[in-house]
Amino acid sequence: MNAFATVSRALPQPGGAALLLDFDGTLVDLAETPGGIAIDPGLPSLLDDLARATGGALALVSGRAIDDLAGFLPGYGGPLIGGHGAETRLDGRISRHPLAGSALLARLWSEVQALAAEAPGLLAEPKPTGCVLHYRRAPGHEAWVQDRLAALAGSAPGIEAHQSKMAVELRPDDIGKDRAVAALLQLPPFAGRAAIFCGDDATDEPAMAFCLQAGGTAIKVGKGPSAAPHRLDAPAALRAALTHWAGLETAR
Ligand SMILES: O=P(O)(O)OC[C@H]1O[C@H](O[C@H]2O[C@H](CO)[C@@H](O)[C@H](O)[C@H]2O)[C@H](O)[C@@H](O)[C@@H]1O
Repeated sequence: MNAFATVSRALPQPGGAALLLDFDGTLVDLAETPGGIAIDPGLPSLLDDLARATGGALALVSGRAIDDLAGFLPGYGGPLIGGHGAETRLDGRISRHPLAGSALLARLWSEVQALAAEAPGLLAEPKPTGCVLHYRRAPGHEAWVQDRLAALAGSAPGIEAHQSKMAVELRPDDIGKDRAVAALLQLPPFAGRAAIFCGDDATDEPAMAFCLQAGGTAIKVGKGPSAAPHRLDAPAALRAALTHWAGLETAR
């Protein structure tokens, strides 16, 4: 049996599950730049179908800003968690961490832009609740980026430097996907369901651990250590597994 079919059979049934999906590296392949990703043409309808199959207990849980994410999925109106938990969109209404729009984050954004100008290939990305310095196109600058952003975080009360794939982010120090997922799972239609978290990055691991501890499960996409009991090698395999899981193959 294919790996995607084996994984899908091991999951709780859609009618009793809450499906929590990371975005970059999980639903879409990674790209050289944040704006360079390609959305699989079947992804929007897959999300609609999964929302139906789970009775609406589907959420995207991303590090991206909500407005950025919504720009890639304009037809998706369901729950979104963005900024690693610093933003939430529920019933179309967005709420943000209290530091959004602060002078502190504006100062950090100026400093990160100045750092990005110091070497070709570095890329600064703004968010309402933080900012990122990407070095995927300047991999030799990894330690330099880590040191500089650690120093900036040290100068900014309530801010931490957070490592993700070929990037370091400055974000509020009291957020995380685990906390955001825990809050979401208190709400209808998520409450009382077995949570399934699908992710690819170290930043997803706390949310996976939370779901496991709460009686749910997790799927790791790609290589690297993970607490997840299930693993698939790429976003295409996860999309296939979810299609199989929700019994959508004949309908699509
Ligand atoms: O939590 P996620 O939905 O997985 O978002 C994590 C970060 O994704 C983006 O950066 C990553 O993907 C880029 C596009 O593939 C890639 O170029 C970059 O190297 C990766 O770090 C996004 O730009 C970040 O804001 C998200 O936090």
